[in-house]
Amino acid sequence: MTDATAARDSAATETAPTTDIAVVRTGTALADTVVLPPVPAGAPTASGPTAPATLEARAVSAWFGSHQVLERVSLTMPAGQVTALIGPSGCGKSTFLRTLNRMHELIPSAALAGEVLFEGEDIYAPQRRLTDARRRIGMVFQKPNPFPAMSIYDNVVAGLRLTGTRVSRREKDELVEESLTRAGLWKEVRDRLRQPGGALSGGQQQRLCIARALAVRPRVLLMDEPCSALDPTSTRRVEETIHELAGQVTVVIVTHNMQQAARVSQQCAFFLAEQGTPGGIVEHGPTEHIFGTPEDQRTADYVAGRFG
Ligand SMILES: Nc1ncnc2c1ncn2[C@@H]1O[C@H](COP(=O)(O)OP(=O)(O)OP(=O)(O)O)[C@@H](O)[C@H]1O
Repeated sequence: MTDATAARDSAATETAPTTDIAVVRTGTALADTVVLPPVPAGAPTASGPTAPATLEARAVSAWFGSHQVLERVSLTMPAGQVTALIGPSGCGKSTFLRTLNRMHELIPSAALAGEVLFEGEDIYAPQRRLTDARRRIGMVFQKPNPFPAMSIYDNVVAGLRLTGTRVSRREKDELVEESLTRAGLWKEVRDRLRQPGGALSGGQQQRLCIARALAVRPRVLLMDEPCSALDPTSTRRVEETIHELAGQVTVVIVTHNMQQAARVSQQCAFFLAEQGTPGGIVEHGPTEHIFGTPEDQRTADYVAGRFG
C-alpha cells in the first residue's frame, strides 16, 4: 500500500464517535488536487455491468465547527432516477450532497451525524472504506476541473486511479470510448484524444469531468450545480447527458435553476434554512407535484420565484 492510499484509507477510519456525532479528522486533499497513486494489486476492477443504486439519507445532521448547517435530513434517492435538490443559497444543499459520498469529512472542522445507506448499507459504518464510497458514488463539481495539462484520454482514465480501480490496458481504450460516449463527448474528441483536457471549451471540459466520473462505473452520480459555469448551449448538452444517464445511474443534482430541475428530475427536494436555523427539507416528492401542486406555501413561493 502506498502512502497516499494509506492516508486516504486512514481518513476513512479516523471517525471518532462522540455521543452520536462523528467528529471527522482529515489530512487529505480534495480528490482533484491529489497526486495520483498507483493502483494497488487486488484493487476492484471497472469491468462488468453496473446497475443504479438506491441511496437513502437518514437523519443526517452536519456541522462546520459549532455551526450546525443541516438538521436530521432524511431523503430516499431512488435507483435510476434523477433527484434535484433545490432551495435558496446557504440552506445546506451542497453540504448535504457532500455527505452522500463522504466528501464532507474532507473539510477541516466538519462533523456529521446520521446514516447514508447505499443499497441498505451505511457508507459511514466503521468497516466501510472511504474509497468504496467514492468509487460507487461519483461526483461532478460546479466548475469543470479536468487536469488541464493531461490528455483527454488520460483525464478519463485518471478517475480509475483516483479511486484505486484496476483496469487492463486492453480495457482502457474501450472504457475511454464508452465513458466519453455516455458523457456525450466522444464524437467531438475522438480524433484528438491526446490533446490536453484544458484545450476544450468549458462545456466540453464539464462533459470530460462527467466521463472521468463515469469511467469507474459509479452506481450513483452526484452533481453540484454542474451547469452554473456554462453557457445555455453547453447547459442544454449537459442536461441531455443527464437524460441519457437516467436509468443507468442514480443522479442527485443541486441546481438553482428551476427550469433545469423541472426538465431533468423525476423527484425534487426543497431545502430551507429559516432565520439562523439549520437547513432541512420542507417538502419532497415527484417533480411535477413540487412545481405544480406543492403542499407547503414556502415551496410554492420558492418555485414561483417569490424568494431566494
Ligand atoms: N467549508 C465550509 N466551512 C464553513 N462553513 C461552510 C463551509 N461550506 C459551507 N459552509 C456553510 O454551511 C452553510 C450551508 O452551505 P452550503 O454551501 O451547503 O449551502 P447551499 O444551499 O449549497 O448554498 P449555495 O446554493 O449558495 O451553494 C452556509 O452557512 C455556509 O456558509
